Amino acid sequence: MAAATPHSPPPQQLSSPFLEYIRAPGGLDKVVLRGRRSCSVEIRLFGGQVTSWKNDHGEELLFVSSKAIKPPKPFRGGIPICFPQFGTQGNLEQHGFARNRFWAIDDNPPPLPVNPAIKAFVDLILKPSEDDLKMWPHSFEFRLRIALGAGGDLSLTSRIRNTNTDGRPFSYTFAYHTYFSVSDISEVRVEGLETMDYLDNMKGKERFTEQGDAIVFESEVDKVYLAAPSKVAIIDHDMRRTFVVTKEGLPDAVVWNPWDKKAKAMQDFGDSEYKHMLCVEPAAVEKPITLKPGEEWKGRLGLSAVPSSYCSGQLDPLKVLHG
Ligand SMILES: O=P(O)(O)OC[C@H]1O[C@@H](O)[C@H](O)[C@@H](O)[C@@H]1O
Repeated sequence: MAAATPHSPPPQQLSSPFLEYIRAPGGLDKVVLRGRRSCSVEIRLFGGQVTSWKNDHGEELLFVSSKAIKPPKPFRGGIPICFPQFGTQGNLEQHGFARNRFWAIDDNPPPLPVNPAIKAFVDLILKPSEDDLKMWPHSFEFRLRIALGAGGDLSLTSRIRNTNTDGRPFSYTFAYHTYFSVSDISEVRVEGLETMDYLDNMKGKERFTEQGDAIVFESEVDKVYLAAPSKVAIIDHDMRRTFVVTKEGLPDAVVWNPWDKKAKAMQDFGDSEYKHMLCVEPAAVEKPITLKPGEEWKGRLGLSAVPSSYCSGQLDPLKVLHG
């Protein structure tokens, strides 16, 4: 489907030293949030997708494939929004249509209780088109706030409201499909999911229980961890960096790395890029979320990147996870 190009908002809507609207050809308009020093976040209106998150030193923290392609195909990397369907669980395209649509700047969002110290944020909104309603016959308003905290942490807050006028509820599955940039996948461990039950997408979604210590990576992984803790740590040994992922309203967490064979089979992914990325995706997969008309759901993703020299014992992942 040809993606309609967005109409750029009048500049006064974006009058802030912390926020810049950049027009680009081919519907690639984006918003840049600027924080302290070299911290920044870039969001494409196409897909409402975060495509860059940089730290104090201007280092890119999210993975974006060198072969990522342009609209109307989804962009391989950053934080794609999977809605109203995760994966192939339904009759829509994989991961639903929200990541393949142009979102608009929401210049009058309903108030969202946030930390008043956060100045760098933008509100986006997605509503279904006539074509979308033919595929998924439900009216909704999907409001997404992306915010860059004073310390460089990134948060995404989704508010999805059922605006059906026919009295019908709707159910959906959802994920923040987050691609983390890592130095070397074989030097990465994930803390917080050990002993959790998961559905293994590589074994017919059969249910298993994770072993008792940190998860490490030696081959393709595609697992949906169920009722996962609200905090998960991704420890990048070589980079001496730990990503702390927090989630609210999202019971599950998907962990995915395509490894070599699947990497070669993906057109928009470099053959060896699997070594430098890991997806940990706060999600609602096992139990779809159901909203009655007028009801609103809120789902939040919090990301921070903390220095960690795990080998020296300076970082205790349990302290990171449990405060
Ligand atoms: O290529 P897509 O549609 O972005 O999906 C990539 C991966 O997304 C993951 O979340 C799924 O668990 C995988 O099964 C899937 O392959």
